[in-house]
Amino acid sequence: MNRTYLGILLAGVALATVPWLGVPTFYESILYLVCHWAILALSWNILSGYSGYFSFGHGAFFGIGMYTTAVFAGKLNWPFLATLPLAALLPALLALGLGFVVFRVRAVRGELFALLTLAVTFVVATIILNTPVDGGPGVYLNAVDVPRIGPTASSSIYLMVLATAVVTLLVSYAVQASRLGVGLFAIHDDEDVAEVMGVPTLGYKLAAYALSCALAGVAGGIHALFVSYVTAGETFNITVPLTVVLMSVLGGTRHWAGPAIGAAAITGLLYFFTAGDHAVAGKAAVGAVLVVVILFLPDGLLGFWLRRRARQLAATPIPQPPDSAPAPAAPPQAPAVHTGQPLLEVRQLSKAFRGVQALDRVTLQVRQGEILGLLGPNGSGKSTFINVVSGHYPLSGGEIVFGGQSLTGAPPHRVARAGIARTYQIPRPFQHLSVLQNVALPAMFGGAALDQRGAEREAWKWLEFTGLQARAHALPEDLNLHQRKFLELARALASRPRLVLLDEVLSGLTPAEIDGAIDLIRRIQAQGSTIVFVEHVMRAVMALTDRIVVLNHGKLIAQGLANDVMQDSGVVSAYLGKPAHA
Ligand SMILES: Nc1ncnc2c1ncn2[C@@H]1O[C@H](COP(=O)(O)OP(=O)(O)OP(=O)(O)O)[C@@H](O)[C@H]1O
Repeated sequence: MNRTYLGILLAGVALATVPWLGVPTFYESILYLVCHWAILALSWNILSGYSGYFSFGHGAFFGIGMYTTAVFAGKLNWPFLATLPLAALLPALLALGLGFVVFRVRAVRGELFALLTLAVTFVVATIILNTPVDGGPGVYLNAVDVPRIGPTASSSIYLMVLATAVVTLLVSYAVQASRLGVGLFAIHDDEDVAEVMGVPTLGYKLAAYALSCALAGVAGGIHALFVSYVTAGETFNITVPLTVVLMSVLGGTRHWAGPAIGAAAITGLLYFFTAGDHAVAGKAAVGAVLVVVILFLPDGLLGFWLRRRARQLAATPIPQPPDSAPAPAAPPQAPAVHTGQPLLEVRQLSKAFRGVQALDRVTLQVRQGEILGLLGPNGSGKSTFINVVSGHYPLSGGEIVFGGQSLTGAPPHRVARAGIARTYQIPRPFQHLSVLQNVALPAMFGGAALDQRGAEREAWKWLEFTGLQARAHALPEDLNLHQRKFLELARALASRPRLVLLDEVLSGLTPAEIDGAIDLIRRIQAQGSTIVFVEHVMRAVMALTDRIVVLNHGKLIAQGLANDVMQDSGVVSAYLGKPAHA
């Protein structure tokens, strides 16, 4: 069994002995609160910390869990344990419904999402307060039988919350270590790029949200029994989301255990001061600690430690990649095939932005194994072409057929899965992921669809291919422009695409770097890839391309063999100024 799972379970078993140790119940209450807040903070972190969708609505889901148990156990006399699955299910269903609407709207990210979730809390509170669910006086649970798990009723409640905290920690770790976690961290850094690299972002966000809210609901159900009297005012106040956010930030949102550490630290501190009758001083102390952490450790306690470890790793010499045979000189793909068969066909492709026709009924083919140059003056629609074909922008009209399969209107992650990869004109690496992780991600989610270990092995090969292996553990911010451009290439290639869309990979490079890049692109073609090459550097275009297509004002104005197109009078007047030669 994985050592982390084992460690969590053993810690849980050790803490489960507390009721039999004869310690004062005072300690049991502290431990109850630590576990309670740890569940809330850890569950919040699964969506908000990992994916960056900061929610201020966690209290709503916790409250729904509380009221589910309060109503079913307190009013309808269900056995307490039977209410817990419902206390998980109802918040999860609300999260799925809400997320299904909200997560599809690109504009609702960042602070708008935070505000919207806060508003949900008030809506839920108003409904509960003004319907028979509560109706105003609150709900009592005094008569509810506490399941006899421990020696006393309070220890039984403690054992239930402890078990839930252990499960939440296990889930938090499992999510971080899984594909879901990798995808969520990519969403955190750049959701659009994550989707283009094959991460099914909507599904992942929904899964994280539902999981997060279900766990909060269970915490609510147990807490209803703990407090034994539930009121809307106490349940839905802003303290819950604020405390949860602060605990997570203090512990570190990028580590599966961070929020639990934050919960233990803040609960312990508050209890310490409350026990000494200095509750206000306790709150001030917590505030002071948070100010210090935000100023000096903005990534939280465990985030600080993670960053230090990453820096140390980046500074150590690179060993042979784990479990991999010596990396081959050329990557393992099919040999070059110039069959001349169309691999990508776009017909009447159009894209309109407000007031701008960026692509105007463009029809062209990209043939298997070729390098097709896509040229045109600034603003002629080249990047838009790449954005539309990769699914980054929805098209306004026309058809896209790839390998005989229609990709018209397909979401970007499906386009990636089908075998199309792209680079960005301005590199868009995932800033918090190492170079190695940046390259492994498309190997997992793109056309290659490898498992995590396989993706890492694949990433090492492409890092060697692009000469970046010595920077494998560096963060993208530590790379120069040339290296960032090659990182874009490595990411595109790691998904083993059938078609690579290169968007001005040479811009900003020195002449020597351009020569290196030309050589690299030749090698990419030589091992079987088909390439669409958008570029303004004419010597590279003439050295590399088999055929050329020229756009102007979104319209295709010429296509054919490179030398012929370069002599075309329309191309000369619209783009070149004078004829170009090979
Ligand atoms: N997201 C957008 N919103 C509005 N207009 C856009 C958007 N993206 C591109 N455009 C417009 O579409 C047209 C084509 O832009 P595009 O970036 O595709 O040109 P390009 O040929 O790639 O130019 P360059 O060589 O400068 O990169 C331009 O008029 C541009 O302003």
